[in-house]
Amino acid sequence: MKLGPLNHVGVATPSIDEAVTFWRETMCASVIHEPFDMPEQGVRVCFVDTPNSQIELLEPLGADSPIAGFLEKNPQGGQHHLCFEVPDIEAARSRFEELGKRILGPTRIGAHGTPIFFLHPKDMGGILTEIMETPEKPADETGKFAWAQ
Ligand SMILES: CC[C@@H](C(=O)O)C(=O)SCCNC(=O)CCNC(=O)[C@H](O)C(C)(C)COP(=O)(O)OP(=O)(O)OC[C@H]1O[C@@H](n2cnc3c(N)ncnc32)[C@H](O)[C@@H]1OP(=O)(O)O
Ligand SMILES: [Co+2]
Repeated sequence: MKLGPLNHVGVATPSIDEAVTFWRETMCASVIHEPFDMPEQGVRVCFVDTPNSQIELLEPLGADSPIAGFLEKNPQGGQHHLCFEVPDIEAARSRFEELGKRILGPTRIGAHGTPIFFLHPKDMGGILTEIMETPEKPADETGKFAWAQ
């Protein structure tokens, strides 16, 4: 397995609209699309662009949301996960399995349209870790990602 770039930092929030306002007005960040729902992941999502990465704002969608427990413990929200790219998701999954790391659920399609899986924070130095396959074309010539079009 070869570790690729940090793709995004997941940040849980009780209000994605208030979080977008904070990142735009306080942090002077670029938010180029409207929040959107990913019901299959139980979250509402909005990406904040930074020069070398992204912040992935996450609001719970439904009572079974995987971030509901985190927000119960951290009502104001906060840093939720780190996401790293890899060139080959199956090779990465096999490696973490061989190492005995707990993989949380199946490999599924993430917000960037490529396969992702999650590793349990208790096996990863306290960090909920998302592994995603590198998109073939991360952005088109306009700089917009597939989910923003
Ligand atoms: C937008 C789509 C996608 C993308 O393309 O990027 C996403 O990012 S979706 C993001 C949301 N989805 C997920 O997080 C899926 C994986 N997560 C899970 O399966 C669960 O959230 C979890 C990690 C198993 C936690 O489940 P939960 O029921 O909330 O808590 P537990 O009680 O089981 O937690 C056990 C233990 O772990 C600590 N914990 C929980 N969450 C985190 C965290 N984000 N970072 C660090 N540590 C965390 C929790 O505090 C417990 O510790 P103890 O209290 O010491 O027991
Ligand atoms: Co993520």
